[in-house]
Amino acid sequence: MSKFWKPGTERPRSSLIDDEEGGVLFVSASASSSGFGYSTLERQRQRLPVFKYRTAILYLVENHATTIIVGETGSGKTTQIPQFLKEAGWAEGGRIIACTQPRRLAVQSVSARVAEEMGVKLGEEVGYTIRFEDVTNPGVTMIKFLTDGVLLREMMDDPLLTKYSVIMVDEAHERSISTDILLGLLKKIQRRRPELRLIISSATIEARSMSNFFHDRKRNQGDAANDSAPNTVPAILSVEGKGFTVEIYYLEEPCSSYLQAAVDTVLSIHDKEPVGDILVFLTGQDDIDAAVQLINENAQDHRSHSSGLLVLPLYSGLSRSDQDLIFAPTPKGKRKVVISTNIAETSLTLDGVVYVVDSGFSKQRFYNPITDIENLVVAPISKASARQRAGRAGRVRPGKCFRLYTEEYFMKEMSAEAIPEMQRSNLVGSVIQLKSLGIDNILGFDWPASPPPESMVRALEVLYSLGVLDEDAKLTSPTGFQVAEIPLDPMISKMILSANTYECTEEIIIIAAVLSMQSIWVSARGVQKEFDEAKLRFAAAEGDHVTYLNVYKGFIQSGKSSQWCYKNYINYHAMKKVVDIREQLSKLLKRFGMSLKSCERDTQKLRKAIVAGFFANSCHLEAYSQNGMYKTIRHSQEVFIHPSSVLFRVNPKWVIYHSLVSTDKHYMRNVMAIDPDWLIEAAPHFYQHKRPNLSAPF
Ligand SMILES: Nc1ncnc2c1ncn2[C@@H]1O[C@H](COP(=O)(O)OP(=O)(O)OP(=O)(O)O)[C@@H](O)[C@H]1O
Repeated sequence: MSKFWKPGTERPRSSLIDDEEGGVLFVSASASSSGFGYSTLERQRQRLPVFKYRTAILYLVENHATTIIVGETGSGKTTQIPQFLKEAGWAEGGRIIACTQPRRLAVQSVSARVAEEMGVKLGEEVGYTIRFEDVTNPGVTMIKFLTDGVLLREMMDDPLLTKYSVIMVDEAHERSISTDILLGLLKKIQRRRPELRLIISSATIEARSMSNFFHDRKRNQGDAANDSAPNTVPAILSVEGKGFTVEIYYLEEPCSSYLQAAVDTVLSIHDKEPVGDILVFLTGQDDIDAAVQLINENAQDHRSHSSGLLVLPLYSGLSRSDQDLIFAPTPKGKRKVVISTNIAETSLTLDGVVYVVDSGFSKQRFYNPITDIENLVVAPISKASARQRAGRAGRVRPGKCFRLYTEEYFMKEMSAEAIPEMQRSNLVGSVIQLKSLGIDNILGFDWPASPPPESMVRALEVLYSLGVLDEDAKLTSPTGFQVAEIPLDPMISKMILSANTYECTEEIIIIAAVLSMQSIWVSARGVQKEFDEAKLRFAAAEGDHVTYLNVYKGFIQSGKSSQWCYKNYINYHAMKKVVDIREQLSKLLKRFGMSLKSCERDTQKLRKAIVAGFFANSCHLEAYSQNGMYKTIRHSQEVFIHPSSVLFRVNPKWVIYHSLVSTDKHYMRNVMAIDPDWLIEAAPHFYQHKRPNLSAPF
């Protein structure tokens, strides 16, 4: 096993947590999730560091338009502050206290915890909203957790967010695109609604720069005469105090494979350390599945060492029931090992977790506006992330964090904060969102960190080519407004609207629903042959999109059977979600005055509608290529069909794709064969100036 070193000691002690399980502060996993009495929870609340700051927080929120709260992970910011506000009357008169999170999983789990603490049913006084899932009760819900993306969407109907009295933007250090847009818009809203209060909270935020951003000097002068207006100079509150100690260990020497080091560390913890679950941070589904397999194999090889481990993967797109397993009490005599992407990095409390293993890496988005390719790349995390990861231990008892890198690396090389997502992403979705909120001068928008102008220009270009923006860069009517209203990627939205013209809305909304899932197939590690055979049963010569229609049809004909899914290597929960999203899209189309029409077996109509959304992602097979190399029409980038596509090795001459993933090469996912004439039919403006010589690549 890799050797760890704990700063300030000579060698890591083998056991730092002794038999304190009987102590008052320990909460057994089973006790906290069910049947816990209200008063016990109340006592737990009162022990959190944030509790001592209750009066100070309420005072600052009362008197300042913006309050920035910095407090250690686990100090109680997310779960307690909304409750303090409610108790102080901020939810009276039908007003709502909102708390945003960058991730859906955090929204769901934190709202469940707060409902439990308040002794109410989730969806009543305490509720949550994530995309395609609204668990609130209008008129009853007082505290609402939601993703920052959903709050942005709400602005389309209610630009000043009038139903909210306080908006808490939690985990603001993450600087997701939606958080940044939200911060910029909230600053604008404050000018129109002085009674609105903002709280910006995080364990690792640079409070000073956030305060500068919200300090509206012009407004302060204007309001000086008005005694009742809140102070527009943001208040900064630092919540001192931690939950439980988390001892940090570093590797003595750098490791060559973080995956192997993570597996070794888990096995060693299981061998040497007292009870307590383990949370491991890896980067993506691939290495997580590999780690699960390696640990389980090891458990079979050395029964005495690793039996008793319950190893569970955690990544976005996991079904609700698989998610529930993560939060469920650990069975007696078992040690749970949750192997996760960074979705478990913030706001989550997995109450059995004592040990955290941090690989030091995550998958991050990097966009190149010149090539227009957005890659998900495995890259080193920042110190802020490392602290968040360590903070997943020590929440209900003391913990340990094993960092799979050296202390020197942490101190000297790790960057303090991640680059804001805004500065390394494709901005098509963000631009349309701002446009739909009436922000015309996007380049002049007050961003917490300005995005690169090239990315902005590229986004404007794409939206113009989709017919979403006109020559004055305003949303077109109705297309632009309708595309903005559909809560999906603008290319998918345009495809849906075009289906009305091609009379295939019935089929297209199914395809749109599938494309908005990460994957509808289950992972086929170790059973590749069976998996490929299962896939062949649905495969359509036209490509993945039509294949999805076959899968959907089969699922419905099976009576939405989970058994049927299991037999066919299809993710049952993803399919249930597809049914749900399809239903919501059908309602949306009705609202636009469009009825559902089927093209029956005429897949040409269907494919033309898809091309109308994705014409910019067209590629041509290189004539000389022996290895299935394509070139994109827009930038002559070399790309290949992903092995998961039904067109892998089929290699039609012309294709369009839904997205690119890059590992050793750029791979196209969700690929469909097309006739190049359709490109010009769909987007003459786009292809005119480089009118393709349709018999040869250009
Ligand atoms: N589901 C849960 N089960 C048990 N205890 C919980 C749960 N959720 C929260 N807690 C307790 O409440 C504490 C505070 O959690 P909270 O999420 O409010 O902290 P936070 O300051 O927002 O942390 P972070 O910055 O990590 O999100 C946790 O440390 C833990 O002790």
